[in-house]
Amino acid sequence: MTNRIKNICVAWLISSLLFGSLAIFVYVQQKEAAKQSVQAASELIRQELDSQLHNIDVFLKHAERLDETCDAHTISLMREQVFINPALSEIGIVDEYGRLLCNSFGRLMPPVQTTEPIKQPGLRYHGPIITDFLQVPAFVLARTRSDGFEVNALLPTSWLSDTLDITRHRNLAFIALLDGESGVPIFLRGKYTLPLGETIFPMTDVLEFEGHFDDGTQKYIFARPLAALPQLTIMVSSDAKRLSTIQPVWLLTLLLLYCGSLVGLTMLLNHYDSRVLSSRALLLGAINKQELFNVYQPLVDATTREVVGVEVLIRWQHPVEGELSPAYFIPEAERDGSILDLSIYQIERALTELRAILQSKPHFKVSFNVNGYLLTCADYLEVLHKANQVIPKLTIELTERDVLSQAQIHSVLQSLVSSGVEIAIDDFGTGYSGLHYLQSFPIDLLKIDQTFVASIGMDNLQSPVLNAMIEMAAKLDKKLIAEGVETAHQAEYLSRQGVCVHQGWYYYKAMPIHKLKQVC
Ligand SMILES: Nc1nc2c(ncn2[C@@H]2O[C@@H]3COP(=O)(O)O[C@H]4[C@@H](O)[C@H](n5cnc6c(=O)[nH]c(N)nc65)O[C@@H]4COP(=O)(O)O[C@H]3[C@H]2O)c(=O)[nH]1
Repeated sequence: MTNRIKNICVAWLISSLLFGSLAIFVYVQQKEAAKQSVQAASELIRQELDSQLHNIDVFLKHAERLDETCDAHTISLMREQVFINPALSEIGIVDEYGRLLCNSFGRLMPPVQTTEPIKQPGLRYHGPIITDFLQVPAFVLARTRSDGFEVNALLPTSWLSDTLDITRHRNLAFIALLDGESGVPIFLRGKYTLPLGETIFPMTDVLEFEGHFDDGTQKYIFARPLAALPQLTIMVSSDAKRLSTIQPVWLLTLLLLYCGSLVGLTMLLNHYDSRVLSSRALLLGAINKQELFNVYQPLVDATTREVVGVEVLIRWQHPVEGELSPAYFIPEAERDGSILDLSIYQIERALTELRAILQSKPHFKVSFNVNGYLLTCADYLEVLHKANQVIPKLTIELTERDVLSQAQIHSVLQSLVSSGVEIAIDDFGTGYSGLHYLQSFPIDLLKIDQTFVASIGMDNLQSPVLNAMIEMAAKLDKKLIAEGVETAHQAEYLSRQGVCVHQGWYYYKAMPIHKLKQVC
């Protein structure tokens, strides 16, 4: 698979995951919003009904003052109430035996027997019924007075048509005013269906349900009893399909964003690849053209001034830029993996260049910079083992971060130590971790970072740390090398403290092999 196809696949995967999650989020949000709009519609209807029923109830509550003999004043009071309340078509007084004595049209001679009113306190309803006088479907609101008489109000269901007008709520499948006990609708707009296999009656509280309904469709219902008359419940329903539809504008936006991210990510990955490939290709080209070369910085015995070893450092003689410091290309080489080729090339070149010195000085220490990744590469380890055959005092320098970077490093270091390689911690003291690794890893040597050496003779925070590091190395039986020794004062101080191997410009800068041969 070429890199471009791989990048398209990766971009597709990331975009799909990202926008898949976003689409799910939008879907859930929209569904929630749709449910809330159904609930809002239901609340609106409920409030309208509640306010009308409340007005009627206020009149019924004060009906103690209606005279049961139905005198002219009583009839007039009842008519006035019918007049001011559009929901009412009639008000009546029923005696304790269930006989309608009079209504807002006048006194009934003889009284009309009704069904026995229920003698329970509070507002109640019964119906639907067909009224004797108007011959229209209606329901009755009633209250029983303290004297056992009942005052009732007749509400033709026609007035509900306006309040429960489904055409005002286009997202609803039906609106129903129900008896909360039995579920029988008193008034209905739309097709009444109920959840399949669910017992929802008697209903005493708010009900919200989404699922399969008895008409074979998925629906969402929201129901809530009226505050003024909890026996009655307003139930509204919406098709689940309506709730689940993502608005086209959202679909379009998501689609555009998805395409944008797919194209953008692919371009980004291609760009990254071409950068990595080009930096890698450049460095590998430089190795082939032998533009990279080693320099050697002597390690000096401060007591005898003898060069006891070297740290091998790399340089790039760039055809255009001139000599490049490793700070410019090592981090890039570590990122793109060419550090492996570079490090193998460096060791092999050092073996050739140092052959003569090693023959004359068999205890000459040679130190290479290594990182955690290299120690996981079989090719690198093989070259290191080869070098170990030629260099009796071979040292590898790792930073504290490298030591702790990968789990298998511990065993690799162990096997290197058993084959005679010395392990050093470079830039010691600048790491981010605690010092526990010093006991658990096979480390022989600590290279004191140059910032601590630079603090010698200065009154700053690092000066006491240097002494503490020297003390600790002695206690843990670790060898020390001081890096970055630049002045005689630093060299003397370190020697007095027992640090006798120094590396730094006070003695020598890093130098090419022909110069090293002159000082060894
Ligand atoms: N100011 C000052 N600096 C001094 C003094 N004495 C030595 N140095 C510099 O300190 C650095 C020591 O190397 P390092 O800590 O391993 O730090 C090295 C090492 O981490 C990395 N590096 C260099 N060569 C290689 C290599 O071949 N392989 C790998 N993996 N890393 C390398 O690049 C870093 C920088 O290397 P260089 O630029 O060669 O810089 C070298 C050296 O030139 C001194 O007295 N004063």
